[in-house]
Amino acid sequence: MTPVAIPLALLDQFAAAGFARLELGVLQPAEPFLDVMGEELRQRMFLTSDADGREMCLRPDFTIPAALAHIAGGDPARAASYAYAGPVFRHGANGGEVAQIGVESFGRLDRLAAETEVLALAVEAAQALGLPSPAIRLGDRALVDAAVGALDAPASLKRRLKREIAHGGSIDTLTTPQRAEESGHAGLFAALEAAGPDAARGVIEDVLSLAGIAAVGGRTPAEIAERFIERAANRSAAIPAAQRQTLRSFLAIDDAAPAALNRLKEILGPGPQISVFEERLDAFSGAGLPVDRMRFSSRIGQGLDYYDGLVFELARYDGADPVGGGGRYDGLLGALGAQAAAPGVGFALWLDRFGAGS
Ligand SMILES: N[C@@H](Cc1c[nH]c[nH+]1)C(=O)O
Repeated sequence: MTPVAIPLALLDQFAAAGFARLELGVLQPAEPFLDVMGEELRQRMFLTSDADGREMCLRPDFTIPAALAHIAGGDPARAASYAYAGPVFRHGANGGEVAQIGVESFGRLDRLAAETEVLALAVEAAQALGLPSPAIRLGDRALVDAAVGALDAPASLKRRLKREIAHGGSIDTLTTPQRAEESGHAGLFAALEAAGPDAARGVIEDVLSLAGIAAVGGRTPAEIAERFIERAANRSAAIPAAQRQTLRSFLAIDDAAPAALNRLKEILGPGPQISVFEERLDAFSGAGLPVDRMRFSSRIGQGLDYYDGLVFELARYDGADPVGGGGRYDGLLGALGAQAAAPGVGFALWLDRFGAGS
């Protein structure tokens, strides 16, 4: 593949907006990515090991190394903004190597203002790269959490539902009590359920170890055991039909942002997350962003587990593949081991998706 030139003028523009350039290594310890990116990207990582046997990877993303550099640089709760550009590596994407340019902003407690500035900067960057009026699609992981959180269901099922939604999967198999694929293994699941989580975990880990299995599809034996136990618990969980319908209606929202706000109010009723969403649209339009032309979709997720609030995508036109995206990740620094939590929001554009004819 032909390397894409880094648009240095754009990095200067980011620097002028307060986002200092960060140089990050291509080769990174794999563990933080395995921990917080989510399964979909985990399976697309280029993994290797160093001389001491430590698992390493070619960075599949800049957000995590930027967060680690921020943590290493001092009090994680301090406000700091960074910009970066260069290749990231994911199996299946353009031969495995794709150039990104992006920014991350950590520690800003004026959340709406930070989100607005980051989205505005993403739009300006797309314009500088040749898209005068990119289509903008919004989502909100906090709304998904609220919709799933309201269900009468075990916590493990809620976790799986959130994961499935974030990765664009179907919720039908999960919300239907007896999964077809599992009816053939009813005895095994009943035994695991009866044994209780600790004994079940021990048995599964022992079986895998006896079979000499250290990891399958990027999952460790402990994670595999966790999945089995969740499945056993979820087998008998029945979400009331009315709640299932509410979740379906919520997930079906894909509309112009102002109309979507009305649908959200109808379906989920008033709540803090809806207010945040409403205030966000006001802040966007106050900054001159074209809210009437933005779409909201409950299901936009980009396959990254660390997002926990606003998510957005930019595209050449409505319905086209995204040329970039970003979102809020208030839990990321904590998940990476920072002593203090701090909010964060950022975006990255895929440079190979801009340019003549693309
Ligand atoms: N790292 C994300 C983009 C992003 C940057 N900041 C927040 N999100 C990606 O590769 O898709």
